[in-house]
Amino acid sequence: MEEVNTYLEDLKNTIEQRDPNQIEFKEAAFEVLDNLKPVLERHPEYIKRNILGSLIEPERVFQFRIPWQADDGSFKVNRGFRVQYNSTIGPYKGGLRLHPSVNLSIVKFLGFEQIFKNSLTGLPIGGGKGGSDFNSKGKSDSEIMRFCQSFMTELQKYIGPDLDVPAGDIGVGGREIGFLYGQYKRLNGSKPGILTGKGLDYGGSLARTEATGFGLIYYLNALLNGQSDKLAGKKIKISGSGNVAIYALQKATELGAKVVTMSDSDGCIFDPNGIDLDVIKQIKEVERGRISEYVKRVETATYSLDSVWDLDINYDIALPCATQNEINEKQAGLMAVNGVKYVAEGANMPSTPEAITTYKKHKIIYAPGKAANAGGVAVSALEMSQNSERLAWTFEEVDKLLKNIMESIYAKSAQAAKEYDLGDDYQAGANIAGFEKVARAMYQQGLV
Ligand SMILES: NC(=O)C1=CN([C@@H]2O[C@H](COP(=O)(O)OP(=O)(O)OC[C@H]3O[C@@H](n4cnc5c(N)ncnc54)[C@H](O)[C@@H]3O)[C@@H](O)[C@H]2O)C=CC1
Ligand SMILES: O=C(O)CCC(=O)C(=O)O
Repeated sequence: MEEVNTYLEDLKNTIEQRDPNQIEFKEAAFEVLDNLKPVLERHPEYIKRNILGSLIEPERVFQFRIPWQADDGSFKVNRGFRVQYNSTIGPYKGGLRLHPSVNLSIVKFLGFEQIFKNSLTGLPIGGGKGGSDFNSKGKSDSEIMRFCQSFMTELQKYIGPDLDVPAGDIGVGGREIGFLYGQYKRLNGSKPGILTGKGLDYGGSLARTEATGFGLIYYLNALLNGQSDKLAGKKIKISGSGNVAIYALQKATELGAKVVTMSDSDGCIFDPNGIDLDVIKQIKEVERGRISEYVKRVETATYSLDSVWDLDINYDIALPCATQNEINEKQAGLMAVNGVKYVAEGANMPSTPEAITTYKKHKIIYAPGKAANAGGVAVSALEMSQNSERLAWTFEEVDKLLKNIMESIYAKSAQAAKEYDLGDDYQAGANIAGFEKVARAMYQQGLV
């Protein structure tokens, strides 16, 4: 017991000394270390081999410049990253994020989380993540294309179908993946297994677009079943209005729930009748417009500049689908007052540590992103399988596998929580179940 505490404290001190300013990375790493205490008590061999010392340090980090030319002729330079975090159970796998906030801390936290998430899917994929501080807002298609071409000109040196397979994340959807793939192919020839989230005309998988949002609702459904509860009739708040949020809205509505909010980085909408999926898709996927447009088209809706999490209405389920640390302690407290019973994260790490403590204090059942949003990367791995066998599966086949995977992630997390006597702590359950597979494999592979 004392040995475990000392070991974990030493690891935290190492992180603190090496990367004192990496706020998001420290948040993600400390959470996992705290949750793994009971596992280390059962497995002193992991301490002896210093498995966690290896796990917290990325295998490799690339940082590079991305020069590109704007439409007005000016020359711009952005910063690009790829963190190859852990390849113990398969090639590095994880998305690319384009957002002005991107820095090494954010890419490292995302890559670290990806290790456990990918392990939970049961598929042979390691953890990685990348991105750039490029701001897509207001850029023309030509500017996006030139940026993506320059990004890939450097990134292609480090990736490969059996080495590292990037995909989308915030700011990277079908358009960007197409430009990135086109540039890879110009430099190296056709190799569909190099990226996932590709267009259906050149090696993409059916249901990858829907996978993260649908998967979140499949996970939520399994969680509710486990509580002898059901989704039909529930009132839901969703934040964000991007890929994850839109397909969570679609599946939740299909299954009889009512989603009453969505947002973007400017503000949020509240529609007591339930958000209209077609209107949102038209504004966000076709016009690439702002969410404030919604209230011009749907008269029952209101728009406000507040965060979704500050709207004081009664509801049952919170699905944060925007970005990291979007829910603070006060907003989590308001959830308790508003009668919320469940939080399931579509985004990566959207709840601050204080918000999570507040959920637990008020017995709000909490499903962490690394379990609940694993559907996207799971279908990416299925896209890799289809590319390898040069076949394309039907939407129904992929969707069925996705549902099975999400139900098994819930079951594994619940089983780990039960085994360690942690009640409904699905955060610890996910961290433990995700870790155990990677730790066993690291141990078996010797010096890692
Ligand atoms: N796309 C995928 O397959 C997966 C995405 N995720 C996570 O889901 C979250 C959303 O990603 P996507 O939907 O893919 O991105 P997206 O680019 O399609 O949409 C992002 C959404 O978040 C909103 N947003 C971004 N920053 C914000 C801020 N500071 N405040 C309020 N809203 C903000 C944007 O307005 C947009 O609605 C991210 O945390 C991402 O890491 C997790 C697993 C897989
Ligand atoms: O599909 C993928 O490979 C990556 C998805 C992703 O970035 C994530 O799970 O956060």
